[in-house]
Amino acid sequence: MIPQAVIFDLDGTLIDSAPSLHRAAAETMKTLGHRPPSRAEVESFVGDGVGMLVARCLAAAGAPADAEDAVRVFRQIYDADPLTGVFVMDGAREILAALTARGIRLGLCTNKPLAPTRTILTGLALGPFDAVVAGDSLPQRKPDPAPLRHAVALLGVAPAQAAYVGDSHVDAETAVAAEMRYLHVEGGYLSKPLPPGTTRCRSLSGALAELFDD
Ligand SMILES: O=C(O)COP(=O)(O)O
Ligand SMILES: [Mg+2]
Repeated sequence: MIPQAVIFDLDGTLIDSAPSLHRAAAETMKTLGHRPPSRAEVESFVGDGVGMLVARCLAAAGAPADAEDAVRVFRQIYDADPLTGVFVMDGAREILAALTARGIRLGLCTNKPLAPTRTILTGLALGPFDAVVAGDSLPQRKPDPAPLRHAVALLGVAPAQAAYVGDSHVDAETAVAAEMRYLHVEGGYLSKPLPPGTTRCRSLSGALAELFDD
């Protein structure tokens, strides 16, 4: 069944933001006098929101876990320039355009906070999205199903008529909990195994073919 709405994850799915997140995380840790993380470490720490990214950087450096203060420093650095070092993933513009041309509504459900999300969407001219739910839009964030359910509700469709496209186990678990179809695009920031039975796509164009293959 071709869905009436498709909701996308952001980091690792529509954009490669690892260079920008790595830059901000490394600068944060240096500011606080701790070992900066490697790029590979940062990629494996992305997906659960800024708080977890910073907490994982502190833990990896063996630093005392005053995540609250470190998150403040990170947000100051990151929010000042979330765009440098961000690249649109291959096929991202094409899948968004193809879905829009078919009259399919577009949503975004990310654990990244709303302010940098908006800067990135505007700066890269990605979208327009009919609904954007970010990491600080609700008290819950992924893998809690609430943000994805909220996105579907904003789009005015039933979960059974929508699909979620993501790059991590967090996205897969969120979709399972929200009882929504999930397409996993390989090549993002996956750091844990996926739930059994997950539909995997090699690329965003593979995801598009899967969506239209009814
Ligand atoms: O901010 C994060 O941890 C990841 O964001 P995402 O949900 O767009 O992958
Ligand atoms: Mg992601």
